[in-house]
Amino acid sequence: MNGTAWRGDDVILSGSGVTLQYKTPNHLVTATYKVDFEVCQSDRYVILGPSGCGKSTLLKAIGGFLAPVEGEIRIHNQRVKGPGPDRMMVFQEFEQLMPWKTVLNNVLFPMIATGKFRGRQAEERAHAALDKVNLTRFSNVYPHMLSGGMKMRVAIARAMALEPDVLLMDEPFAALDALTRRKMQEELLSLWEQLRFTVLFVTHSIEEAIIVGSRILVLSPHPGRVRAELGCECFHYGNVENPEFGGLSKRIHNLLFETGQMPAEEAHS
Ligand SMILES: Nc1ncnc2c1ncn2[C@@H]1O[C@H](COP(=O)(O)OP(=O)(O)OP(=O)(O)O)[C@@H](O)[C@H]1O
Repeated sequence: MNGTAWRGDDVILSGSGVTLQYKTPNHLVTATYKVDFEVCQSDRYVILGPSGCGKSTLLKAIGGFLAPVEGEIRIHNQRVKGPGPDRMMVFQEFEQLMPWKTVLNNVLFPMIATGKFRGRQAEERAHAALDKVNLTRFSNVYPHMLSGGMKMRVAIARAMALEPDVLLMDEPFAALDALTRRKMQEELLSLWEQLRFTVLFVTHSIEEAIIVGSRILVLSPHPGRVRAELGCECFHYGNVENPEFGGLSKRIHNLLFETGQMPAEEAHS
């Protein structure tokens, strides 16, 4: 794969030759085609590509909700066969938070529902997770009383309390206005500075990918194939105006939209 070095033991999640398809009564839709990726501990790994290139489908497969028709996905070298608490999904606008439950009960819920932690141990973990995201004072309030950034922190605390190996975020900021989106990106990055979790982040915004990511997997238009994997650790809001930022952005733009040969796999019956 373009730009990807083999990184040995450090890799916690990987995909090799991952082809994903949907079968509908009349169509066979190839969403991704032979995609390779390697995610290491504490990566902020971004999957970037235009609408319809299969980003969400790839995340679903990593989550274990869809099996590849070709290739495989591995976590800690074990083949992914279904969903598990080692991969926690954080949804768009944090809609997994239940409005009728307090912040504390929202964080407790997946621990109890999965049976991974119970009783006093679950409560201690929930309090510790809320403390890590600086929300202890808000344990007993309801989600509607929180700002967007605070909701994100609850959603992350909720996922982190289960000690997942990877957080999966599918365009979490896509529906937000530009200013709020920027605040949320900064909040996510400052939380990452503190906790160093491993996150897989899907977006179709080049700027967001460069700012949020440490590495970017660039996918072609439908069906998604790997165009490149690029490092972008040194970029942040402080250097958006720098020529290097503009240069990387232009390079990614060219990679996304250059014409390449697409597979003839797409079958229509
Ligand atoms: N349930 C489904 N049944 C059939 N085809 C589907 C289904 N879900 C997605 N697809 C198709 O698979 C392809 C990839 O879709 P996917 O949602 O993964 O793309 P995406 O890159 O996440 O797009 P967006 O950025 O618009 O969310 C598209 O052609 C889409 O129409």
